[in-house]
Amino acid sequence: MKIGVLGYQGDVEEHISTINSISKPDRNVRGMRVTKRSEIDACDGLIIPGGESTTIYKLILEYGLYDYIKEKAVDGFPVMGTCAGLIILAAETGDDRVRGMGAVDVSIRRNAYGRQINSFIKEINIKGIGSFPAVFIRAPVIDSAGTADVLSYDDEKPVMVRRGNVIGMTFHPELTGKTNIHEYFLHIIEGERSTSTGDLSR
Ligand SMILES: NC(=O)CC[C@H](N)C(=O)O
Repeated sequence: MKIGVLGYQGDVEEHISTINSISKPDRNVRGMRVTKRSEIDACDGLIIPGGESTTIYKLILEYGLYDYIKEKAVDGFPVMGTCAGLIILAAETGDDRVRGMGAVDVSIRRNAYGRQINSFIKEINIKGIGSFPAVFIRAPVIDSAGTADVLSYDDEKPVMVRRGNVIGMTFHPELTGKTNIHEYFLHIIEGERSTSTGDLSR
């Protein structure tokens, strides 16, 4: 199985090494940096990493991938967005410099906790995963989760959401040494695969 990590800017290597660390003899998983359509097409899922959403957004446009990723995500291709990645997948960003794709129905506000100094680590509880040390770095805040399933809240604000094949979180799971969220994403991919091959037995 190959997981692409959109490789323009941000925590690309950290996601790739987290993905590679969950590979097992009976389940070969490889993370790879992707910047082009053909590279994404060779993958079973895509991660849009955290970083600077305005920069990542600009490069997605420059490489002509905006509509392509949006359509793929809406069509059922598994996509995970972390922090800046979730801003790009959101329905509403309130910021013209980053138009959300609407792949997950959330309204998000950039840098809502304040400046870099207001970054923090907090243990949160995630539905289907359990306790997780969430690293928030100049994180956005989800003001409304619309029709998305909320998998985790912090201080009554959603911090992790899912809409079918798309998951997103306002924190950085790739910086913790913990692999549960990446494994959860693999389960989504495996679910998509069994559905697309007609295996509805699970
Ligand atoms: N850690 C992050 O990805 C921060 C996101 C960043 N503050 C933005 O709005 O792009």
